[in-house]
Order: sequence, then C-alpha cells, then structure tokens
Amino acid sequence: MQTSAATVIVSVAIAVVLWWIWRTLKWVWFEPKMLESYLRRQGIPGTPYTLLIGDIKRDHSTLMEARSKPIKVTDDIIPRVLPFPSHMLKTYGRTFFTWLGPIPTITITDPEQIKDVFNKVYDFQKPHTFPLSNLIVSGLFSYEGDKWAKHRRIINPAFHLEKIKNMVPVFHQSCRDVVGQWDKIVSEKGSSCEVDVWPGLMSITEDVISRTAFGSSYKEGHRIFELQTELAQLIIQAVQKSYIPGYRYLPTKDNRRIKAAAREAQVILRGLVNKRLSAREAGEAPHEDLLGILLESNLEQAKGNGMSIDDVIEECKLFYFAGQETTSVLLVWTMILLSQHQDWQARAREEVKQVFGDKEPNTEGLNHLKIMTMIINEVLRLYPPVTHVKRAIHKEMKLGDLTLPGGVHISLPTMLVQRDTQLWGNDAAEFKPERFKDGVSKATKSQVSFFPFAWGPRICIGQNFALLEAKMAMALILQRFSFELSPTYVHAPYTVFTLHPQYLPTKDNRRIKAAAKETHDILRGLVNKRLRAREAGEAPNEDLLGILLESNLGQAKGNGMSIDDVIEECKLFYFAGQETTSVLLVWTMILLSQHQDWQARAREEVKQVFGDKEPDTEGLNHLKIMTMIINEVIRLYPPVTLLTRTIHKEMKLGDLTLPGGVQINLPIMLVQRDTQLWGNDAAEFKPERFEDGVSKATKSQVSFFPFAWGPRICIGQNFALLEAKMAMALILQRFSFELSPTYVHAPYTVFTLHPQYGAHLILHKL
Ligand code: HEM
Repeated sequence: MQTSAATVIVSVAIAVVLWWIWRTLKWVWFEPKMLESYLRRQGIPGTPYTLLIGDIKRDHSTLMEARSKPIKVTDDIIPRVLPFPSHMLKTYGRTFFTWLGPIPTITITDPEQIKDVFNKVYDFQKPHTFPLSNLIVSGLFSYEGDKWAKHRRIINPAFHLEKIKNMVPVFHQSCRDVVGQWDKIVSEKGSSCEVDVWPGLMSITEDVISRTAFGSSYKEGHRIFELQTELAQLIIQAVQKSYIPGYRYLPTKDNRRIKAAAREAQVILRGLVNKRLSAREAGEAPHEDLLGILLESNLEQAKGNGMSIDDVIEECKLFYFAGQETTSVLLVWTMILLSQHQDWQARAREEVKQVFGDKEPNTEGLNHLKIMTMIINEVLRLYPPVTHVKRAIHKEMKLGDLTLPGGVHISLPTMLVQRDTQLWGNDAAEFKPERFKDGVSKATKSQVSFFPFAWGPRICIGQNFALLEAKMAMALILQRFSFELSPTYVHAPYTVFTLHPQYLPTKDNRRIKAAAKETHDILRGLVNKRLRAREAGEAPNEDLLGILLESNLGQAKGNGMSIDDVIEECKLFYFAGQETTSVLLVWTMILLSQHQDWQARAREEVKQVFGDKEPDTEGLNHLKIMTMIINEVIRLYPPVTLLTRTIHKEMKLGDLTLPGGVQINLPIMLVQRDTQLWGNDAAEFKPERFEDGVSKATKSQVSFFPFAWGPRICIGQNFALLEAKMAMALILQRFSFELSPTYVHAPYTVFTLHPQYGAHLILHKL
C-alpha cells in the first residue's frame, strides 16, 4: 500500500518536472524558433535568435558604446540614441525583426501600417513584459479592451480643453515661481550667467501635476511624486536584474523598499480620495482639479459602470508618470534648440511680446501662438520625449501585405519615422519649424509620420494639457530672458523612459568644474557686495559671513585671509554644517520613534521649559533630557563614522612606534559602541548614561568624540547642537511621531551616516 502511494507521488513529481522542462523549452526555444521561421517565410528579415537573451546583449552593448561619448550639437542623434534599431534599419530595410529575449519584435516604419496598428486598439495591445513596472505605470496606460474603454470614457472629461482652461492659472503660478528663481540668480550676477535649466523645468512640471491633480492637497501630491520617482529608479534597477528568474520575489532590500514605497503612495492617495468623498457627502462643492473632475465623472456613471477607489488611485499615480518627465523633456529640448537657433528664438519672443506684451499669458492668447506651435511641433519631431511605442499581438493578424503571428511585439519607432528622409525630405535631421507653418496634416501630407503623442483612439490623453503647459512656460521664459548654450553644455541625448540630456560620466568632470565655478562666482558676488557696503559705511551684518569678514579685517595687515580664502571657508560651512546636522536630526527622530518613553520625557521637558512659546537660547541650554538624548544619538549614530590622520615622520603613540607615511584610522562609531568601554549594553539606546554629563559617562576617557577632539574639534559643535535642540523642541511641541510601517532601517554612509531609504515616520498633530 505504502509502496504504491510512494510510486504515485514520485510519478506525479516526475510528471510535474517534465511538464516544467517542456514549458521552459517551449518558451525559450521551440516557440521563438517557430515564430522566426514564420516571419522569414513572410519575407521579413531579422537577426538570428540567440537562446533566451535574443538581442538584449547586442542592443545593450551598442547602446553603451554609443553613450560613452557625447556628440556635437550639429551631429545626427540617432546613432547615439537608437544605435541598434538604426543599424538594423540600414541592414534589413524598413521592416525587420529583432529579439527582446525570446520575443520577436517587428519594427514597422510604413505610415499606413503604423496607422493600422494605432487604430486597432483591441487587436494591437500594450505589451506587459515587466510585471514590476505596473507599480508605476498602471491605469489607463496599461489596460486593454473594455476596461481601457471604460476608463478612457470616465477620464476624458478631466482633459477636455474647457477643463484645462481652468488650470492655466496654475500653470502660470508654477512657471512663474521657477522663472522668478532664475531671475534672482541672474540679477545677482549682473545681467547674465550660466544656469542649469533642467532641474527648474522638472520642478515646473512636477508642481503643475501636483497642483492640477490635487489642488490644495498638492503637498501630499509632492510626496507621491517623490515616491513615484524613487520607485521608477528602483524598478529600472530591478528590471535590469529581471534576467535572474524569480528575482523580483526575493526579499532583497530594494524589493522591500519597492513594496514599502508603493504602499505609502497608495495610503496617501487613498486618504486624499476618502477626504474628497466625505466632503462630497457633507455637501461641499466638487474640486476643479483632476482628482475632483475624475471623481465627479466616475460618480456620474450608471451603477456598476464606474471605477473602484483602487482604480481611481491607479489613475492618479499615472498622471505623474505620464505627465511629468515627458513635458519637462519637451521643455528642455525646446530651450536647447532655441539656443542653437537664435533666429527662431527671436521670432518666438516677438510673437509672445505681440500677443501678451509683458502681461500674464492667458489660454486664449496661448492658443493663438502660431510660431510657438510650429517650434514645439518641430522639437517634438526631432526630439520626441517617447522615442518609440510598442504593441503586442496575441493572435494572427493582417497588417498591410503582411500576416503576423500571435505572440510577437510590434515596435513603432517614433523618432526613426519622424527623422526619415523618405518621409520628411533630405533636410529631415534639420531644425526647420517652417515645415509646420500650415499645420500638421500639411507637413505630414496626412500620413501617420508624426506621432509624438501616439495616434488613434489611444492617443495621449494629456496632449492638450502638455502643449498648453509648455507654451505657458516658454512664453514666460521668452518674456524675461534671452538664452544661449553655455560653453559647458555637453550634447548627449539619452533615453531611460524618455529622451533627455545625459551628463556622461566622462563629462562629469566638466560639469563638476562648471558647478564649482558657479558656486565660487555667487560667493564672490556676495563677499564683494558686503565689502562695498562696508566701504559705504553700512554696519556689518550679524551673519557668519559678516562676522568672518569683520574678524578678518580686524587682523593685523598681512595676517588676514584673501577673498578666495574667505570664499573657501563659506563653501565649507555648507559642506560641514548641513548634512551632518540633518543626519543628527533624522536619527534623533528615528530613535525617539522607537523609544516612545524618551520621546514623552523630552516633550515633557520642552513643555515645562517653553510651554507653547518659541524656544530661546537660554531655555535650550537648560534642556537636560534633550542633551542626554542627543548625546546618546550621536554616540550610536555618529554622523561622521571615521576620522583619519596621516603621519609624515616616525612617531611614538603609547607603546607603539609608527613609521612616517602611514594613515591612522580613528573609528568613531566602533569606539562609541565598544562594549569594553561602554559596557555590555553599548548597542542599546540609553540616554541615562549621560545623566551626569559626558565626562562621567566616558569616565573622562576619549571614548566619545562625535565632533572629534582636541584643538581640531568641530568648530561648529555648539552651532549644530543648538540648531538640533531648536528643531527638536519645535517638533516635540507640535507632533508626536512613530515609525511608519514603510520605514526600512538601512543606515548607510556616503559622507555621513544616513538612512538609505529616507525616514518614513507618521506624525500626529498634538
Ligand atoms: C510632451 C508631453 C507628453 C508626451 C510626448 C506624451 C506622449 C504619450 C504617448 C506617446 C502615449 C502613448 C503610449 C502608448 O500608447 O504606448 C501617451 C499616453 C498617455 N499619456 Fe501622454 N504624453 C505627454 C504628456 C502627458 C500628460 C501631461 C499627461 C497627463 C497629465 C499624459 C497622460 C497620458 C495617459 C493617461 C496616456 C495613456 C492613454 C491611453 O492609453 O489611453 N501625457 N502619452
């Protein structure tokens, strides 16, 4: 009886293993080979299949090679951005196939076929190659069939021109903030200076999405954006490792962080949606932001036809992914191309001045900017933010003369088609906005040869939103500045999700120099202003720079510092004083989250000393519990974990004689956690050790030196401690806090010891 049961189990196990082997072989070999011969029979040329990896390695190495060097601004960018597909195009002609692992991908460049693919949304679907990417790009973007149609119908009203019109003042506000910052930077320097515009442009589009999507709750929106950005970075890394079977299921630190960040975004969004729903029930008028319109549109659907709350949340997350980087990329290339083409920059400015003068741009006017529209179209043609669009087919399909088998992917290479000389003429690679002077259909001769926002029923839902936002930003910029490429600009178009300028590692040095020069210039400007004010008899400022300058000028002649020395010292204040102190604060908050008893004691003390009043120096210096806590935090988590010293000649050190030329490590963290020096509970958080001060706790030994020790002890020690006490007192007066379930404990050092994945705490207002 037992033998027969064992036989059955073994037979089942063998059957399962054989089935698994068969499925794997089918997936990695038989199916790809079958599809390959099918395509070749159709007369479609392509690369031979390589087991499992297909063309991934070839594609990757040509891309790495192409990316290793920048190009001239006048060079063709295709060999740099799409080296592999463009090489295949030259080798095989206008239709060919390559391999994404075991999946054949057919590249199609014929406008009629492209139109067909875009039109038949039910047959040509979105490929779902990397399941993890659903965490950032889900919702409308990835749904199919009836679910997609339902969501598109519900979301459409949010992107009607009528609704977008109401958002234009928000576009203005976000653009004005950034342009205002540039104004300040430039004015401080005189009338012109180098500015890296990319961060500002990213910040415009991020702010626009946060405010238009969530209205007054845009701060929560900002946090969601941070989480989405972090997720995107982690997911790119994970996708690169997805060749390791099952990698995404492993409980690695990154995978845990992915889950935690996704959960946090979900929790914030759910909170926002619930708040809106309760406000609606309480009879409040609906908000005019994307979330408000989406919720209204959803509630108007017949029962059972609407979206679930989770669906709404997915759509909100998608707005960031789909709308932020794409639009900032469009803006950055517009600025770069208008820098190269000063004639078009002047024409665009003239038009803006004619339509708006120096007034705030409005929707009406923006819709009448003809030159600007031509320029933006030409930028989107040459530098489409999304360089190619992909589809998958699951059953045999006709496409023009071709019959394609189910199981293949189709690539529609936007950038290759939009730069194709057969479709756009021999000057296809040149920037000539005049192509679009009679509109897009004239320029394309009504073919689908221009599709930066895709085409057909699944055309980008945010197209009008993005174009109006871009026009607003460009109008404000043109009203206030003229611009040109800086000599430090390196032309290196680069794609991750979208096509943007890359700062190559080899070019980082130039960028480092440019940033250093900019810092130096700003500081020199500040110092000079102070010196001039002093000469004009103004009283010295009471800030660090003021005191430093006075102290320097008070030195005997020849004994002071040079202006360059003063500048170096100012730069050092940032480096030495910023991250170190914030790291001290973050660990204090994390440890007080873990040790609620100490948090309560610290709060009690703060309340006793200050009540709800503003903390003052006198009081801060009397916070005993707080001092004990901060000492214990910097014992366990010293911001600087290691000090080094070098000796240049033979030296005695206790019983040791050390030769010149060696380096000595003083491992702050190891010493401060040493059980021989601090007892068996050295690793535990026990602020009571410091009850009677540092010397009692250390028995007057140098076993606690978070700020170093002796003549070179940190000059900013008192500054940092007072700042930390002020921050903690204010926080404790207002909030109680605890670790969020999404917090991942991952102490990490670059310069200082900080939490690698941030400090996710839950704050409770008191
Ligand atoms: C210059 C800016 C933009 C460009 C170039 C762009 C480009 C695209 C492209 C090429 C697609 C089609 C992708 C595919 O079918 O595989 C798409 C879809 C989409 N875009 Fe945009 N986009 C931009 C801005 C925006 C903005 C501002 C939003 C929203 C706030 C947005 C929301 C969406 C959504 C939801 C889809 C999915 C539509 C569907 O599948 O029905 N996009 N976009």
